[in-house]
Amino acid sequence: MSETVVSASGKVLVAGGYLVLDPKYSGLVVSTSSRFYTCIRKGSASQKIVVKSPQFQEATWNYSVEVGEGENVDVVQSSSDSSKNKFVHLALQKTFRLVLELKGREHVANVLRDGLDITIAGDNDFYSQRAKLGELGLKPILSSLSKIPPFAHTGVKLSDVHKTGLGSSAALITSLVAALLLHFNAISVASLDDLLSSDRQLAHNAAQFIHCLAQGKVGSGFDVSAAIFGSQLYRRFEPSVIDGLMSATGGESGKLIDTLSPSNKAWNYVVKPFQLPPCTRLMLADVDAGSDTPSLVGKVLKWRQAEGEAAHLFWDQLGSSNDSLAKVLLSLTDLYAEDKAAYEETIAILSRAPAEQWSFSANGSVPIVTAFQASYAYAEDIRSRMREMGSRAGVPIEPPEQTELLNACIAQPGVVGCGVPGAGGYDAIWVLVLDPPQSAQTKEDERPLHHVENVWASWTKLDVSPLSATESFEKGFRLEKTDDIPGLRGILS
Ligand SMILES: Nc1ncnc2c1ncn2[C@@H]1O[C@H](COP(=O)(O)OP(=O)(O)O)[C@@H](O)[C@H]1O
Ligand SMILES: C[C@@](O)(CCOP(=O)(O)OP(=O)(O)O)CC(=O)O
Repeated sequence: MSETVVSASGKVLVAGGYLVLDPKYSGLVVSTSSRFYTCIRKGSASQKIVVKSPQFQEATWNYSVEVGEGENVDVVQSSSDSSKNKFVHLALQKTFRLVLELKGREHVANVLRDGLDITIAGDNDFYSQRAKLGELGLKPILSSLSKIPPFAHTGVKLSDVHKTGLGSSAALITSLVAALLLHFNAISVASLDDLLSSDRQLAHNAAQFIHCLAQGKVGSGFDVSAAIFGSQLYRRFEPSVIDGLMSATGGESGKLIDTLSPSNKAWNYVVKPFQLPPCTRLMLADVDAGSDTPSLVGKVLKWRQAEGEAAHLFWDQLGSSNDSLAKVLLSLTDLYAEDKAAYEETIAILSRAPAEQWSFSANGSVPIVTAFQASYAYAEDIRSRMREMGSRAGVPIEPPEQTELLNACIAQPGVVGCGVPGAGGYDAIWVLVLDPPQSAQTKEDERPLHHVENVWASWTKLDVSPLSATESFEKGFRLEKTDDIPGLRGILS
């Protein structure tokens, strides 16, 4: 292949934060339309790899690949580079090693004959656009975001960028690892059509391991799984599957493929495809006050340990609300399929009143109204349990400032549910709104989306900036054509 471009989506953990660290509980993960792109092209010198991230200052990394004895391969960074990128370096190192094991030395040497030029780019949503909106004198509303050129330069170094929580490192690792595996023909293009193909599973296992290694810890892995398979109900793998590879010497002595092979049954993660109900829209906002996920996680897990049986019960009840939310949201897709007209009519009716006032008396299909009422009730129940978890563990999972903002959102007409994604904290919120079809002739400024946007734009107690992302219906990473992606060709040159 002369040019390989692979994209992978970002994620929002709508429900299941903390619980998903335990394989007993599922996480409800929505993958986003905002994606990370890796483009691989022929380089200019044998065995040399140049990786560029044109949205950042000092973000060119030069490597040379040294193929040693047997299946040993080393990727050495040039000492004259002004910065390092552990995630990129490890992705190259481990993926080359895996490819060498699968395809042999000659094949690798052949693909690297002219070296490789790799460009990495993330959609603007992965990094806060607040400063840019300010510079351009634009209000923080959705329509302003489309006035920022795609793949805009962040103006800073990678280490200084303000991330929005969409999982930049997981999407980056997934797009880079999958692009390398495809470019070296270690997985096939044809296999991508099948969500369950062993090639996609190999890409998952490799990306999951490399992401853990780069992060220096084994998280639940829901972010990599979303980048590989799309929106889903996720149950994690037992971390012991990669224990051997995570130790300092593990990766070099044994073969990577023995652990990363799709036929290795120790990869016991479970992925059930998920999608939000038709005629709804997920809205995301970046809130200007970051939280440190690892320190929140440490404290919550310590509290869980200390509380013993009481915490177990709490986990079970929250897990059951999370599952119920997922189930009722999925049931709405079936109700839509059964009677599209009744569904759309009900959406139009419900979008005119706050969820608290939804009732059957106002017409609309009873099962559809009931399912939306239940979605609202479960989402609010989850919020209240997450707040309780935070106060019992002594960490700001849904801190009072976020509670006030979310209460204002849920009180708007046509809002189904809202919350703090993932580990929670101060940095982001999600809101699910009804999005009536054009045929419902809802006036533009009466759409739930606009009510929520207005709340955000006028909120003064926190700085709330919308993200353009919506739910992605793509099932995971995909091969792209450069010219189909607005702005991509521009940053490659
Ligand atoms: N556009 C990019 N180009 C290259 N590397 C990136 C890019 N975005 C993120 N990364 C890598 O991901 C790391 C951030 O990882 P992490 O702090 O875990 O963030 P996140 O929570 O977004 O996953 C960066 O230090 C860098 O190595
Ligand atoms: C606590 C968690 O269950 C969820 C954290 O989700 P976030 O979406 O908050 O994560 P980051 O991308 O690391 O900021 C930890 C985990 O599942 O690994």
